[in-house]
Amino acid sequence: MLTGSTNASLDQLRDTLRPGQREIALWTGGALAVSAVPGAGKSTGMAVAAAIAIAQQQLHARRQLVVVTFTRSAAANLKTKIRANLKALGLPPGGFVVQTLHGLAWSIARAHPALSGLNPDSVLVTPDQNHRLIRTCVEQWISANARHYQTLLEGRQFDGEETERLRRQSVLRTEVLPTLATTVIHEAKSSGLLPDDLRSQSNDIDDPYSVLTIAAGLYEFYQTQLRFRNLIDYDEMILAALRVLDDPQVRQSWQQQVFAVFEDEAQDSSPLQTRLLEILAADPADPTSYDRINLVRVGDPNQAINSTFTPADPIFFREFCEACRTQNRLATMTQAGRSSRPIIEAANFVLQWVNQSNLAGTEQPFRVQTIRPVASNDPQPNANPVPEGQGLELYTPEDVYQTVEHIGQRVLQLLKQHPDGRAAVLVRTNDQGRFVAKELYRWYGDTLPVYEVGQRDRQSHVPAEMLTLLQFLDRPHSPDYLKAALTVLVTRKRISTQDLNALVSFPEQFLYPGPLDPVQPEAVVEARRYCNSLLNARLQLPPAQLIPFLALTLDYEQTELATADKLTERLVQQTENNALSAILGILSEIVASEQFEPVDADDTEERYTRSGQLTVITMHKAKGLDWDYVFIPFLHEQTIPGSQWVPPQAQFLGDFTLAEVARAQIRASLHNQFPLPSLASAWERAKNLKTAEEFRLLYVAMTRAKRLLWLSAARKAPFTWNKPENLQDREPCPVLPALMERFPTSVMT
Ligand SMILES: Nc1ncnc2c1ncn2[C@@H]1O[C@H](COP(=O)(O)OP(=O)(O)OP(=O)(O)O)[C@@H](O)[C@H]1O
Repeated sequence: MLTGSTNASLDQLRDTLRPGQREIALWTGGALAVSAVPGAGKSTGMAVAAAIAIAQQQLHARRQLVVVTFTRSAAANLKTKIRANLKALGLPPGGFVVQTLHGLAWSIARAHPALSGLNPDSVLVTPDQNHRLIRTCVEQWISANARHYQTLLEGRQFDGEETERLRRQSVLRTEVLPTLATTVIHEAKSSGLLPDDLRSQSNDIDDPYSVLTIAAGLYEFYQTQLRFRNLIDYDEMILAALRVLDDPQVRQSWQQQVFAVFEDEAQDSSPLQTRLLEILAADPADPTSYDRINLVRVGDPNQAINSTFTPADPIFFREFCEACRTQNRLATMTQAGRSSRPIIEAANFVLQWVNQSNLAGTEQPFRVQTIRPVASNDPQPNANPVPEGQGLELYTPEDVYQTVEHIGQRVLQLLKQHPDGRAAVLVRTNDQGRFVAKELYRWYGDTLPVYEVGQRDRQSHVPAEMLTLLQFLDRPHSPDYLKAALTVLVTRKRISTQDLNALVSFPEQFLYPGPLDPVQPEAVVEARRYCNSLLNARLQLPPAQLIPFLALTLDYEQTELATADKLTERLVQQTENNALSAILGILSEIVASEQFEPVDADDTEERYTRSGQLTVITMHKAKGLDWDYVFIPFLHEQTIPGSQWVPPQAQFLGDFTLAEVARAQIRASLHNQFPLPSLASAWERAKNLKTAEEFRLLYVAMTRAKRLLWLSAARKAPFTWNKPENLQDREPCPVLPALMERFPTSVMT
């Protein structure tokens, strides 16, 4: 029983919220979906609702509120807010935990090793297509499926020519199959599908390559490898927790411990993650009832921007909202205080225009939801602030160089007027971010404090790049190692972009051409020169000194060089004789288990939004954050929405990529869209999904701005950001001309 004064404090706390937020704070039990627009104050509302639930239910260590969110930094923020609210209620900071979904799953799995089947010493990996684990699965699949592999090699047509056969083998082994493996394993696993499920679905599809059968095989080998090497991945954690909760007694004990589950950023959860939360939040006596499941899911389906990396399809959260709506359990928060009115109007216009444009074919990118400014008596100080300049400004600079020059000038002027202001340039790719930071430095030197987020993160590539080059030095005649090394040199812009498959088919001929070999273009000669100088170093330097040399060759920056030095120190420590083979062994372990990755500090978000600073950050990373002045340059059709692209070297298979086809087929099966799409229509669907997501990403980016949203598409931009000096005419993203027509006073010259 709560005292009168506690009840009064609860009312006071609720009064700090605006109407939509108050609906969460009035929750007392059952399922609740909250669909909110950007900047509505979802996290703020949830933190108050959490403190109220803890107070009202008098929760404690053995009966807790579980709050989950997507990233560790968001979890840290939410925890601080809940603690502050409890303090305001005069309560100790207990009765709740805030975790990421994976953290929650891990704690359940670790508490019951016998049921989860997980070894607490397992090493966590996030394998990409170059990961040794994936490469091993691909090799195993090829040797176990010679006939199927032959069908792939033959592709659409094949005249049996030897050089072409070698080229196709290289493409399949190092690109097509590893990409297929990483895509489908994650897609299927996090949806709770087993290899046999994929196999049985494959039989019903008109597909000469039987892509889902290949996927099933790769998935099976992957699972065996994981167990054999005592590794786990993120999906395995969720599956392990679900295995634990399959046990009726253990499940009941967890359900008794968990009073309710509150989930933030619910649009980003995969079906399996949602399942985990539903089990924990259920009432053991009546697990399926929406009245008895204490689950509050807060999100914005229009900010779902992870569906091309994960199966976190916005459809799932929309479905949950719909199911709750029919039971009168849906709250919508449409008022938002973050942005100035012109920015809100622009974001609303884009949402509506994109949905009506049919650019994403049968996909509807957005849930129809309009952002509204808050009322004049809103509790948020300075809500919907006065715009800076026009609030929305639209530019068409001559080229990308002029774009960055304009941004720099404007930011310098803004920060002079408002030294505490926060500004950011939001880019679509890290390459663009690198270009912006470099150009800003060229124009303005140290007078402009720039924080390039990608550059800080790039350090984690150091061990992987070192391993790739050392593997090449160890076995220069291996086409795989040679190709991987050349790829690193291209990425680091040491050599020009070119068809590497043509170079690596005959490594010896490439590295040491004879007098009768044909004269090669300058790009090939340059690539050879680099490889030969690396090989010379291998002869002249002791193995331990190779890493500093390679780091210099790749033109590492200061922080990257420091990471390379740290890596060398550790390798010297861990290898007795410093032989190259021993160094390669340890380095492979470091890369495979990702132990060397810098750990995100809890204050990451704070570093991204420091006042007086211009942050250069990707649109994906910007999610959940905001700045006074947001600059979004390079809005070109080529990137937003962009087009699905089949690399020329893989076109022998057809006008599609196997990975995207498989992804669309798995998705169709998850949504019970039978019969499953054939190759061509699966590719079409994948294209629509990507288009829809790109527009949602733009919407997320636009809604980060508080007082100025500056958008531009340069008339000329590079074809590839690896070579920004090669400018070509570029079409703007179709949203930009539409915005210009709708908001003519925002068009700047
Ligand atoms: N009731 C309130 N009183 C004071 N400030 C508030 C209130 N609600 C939200 N805010 C402020 O508004 C801003 C946006 O809030 P919050 O980050 O919770 O929104 P969100 O809906 O989670 O945003 P997004 O959808 O963009 O991730 C924050 O600066 C927050 O402090």
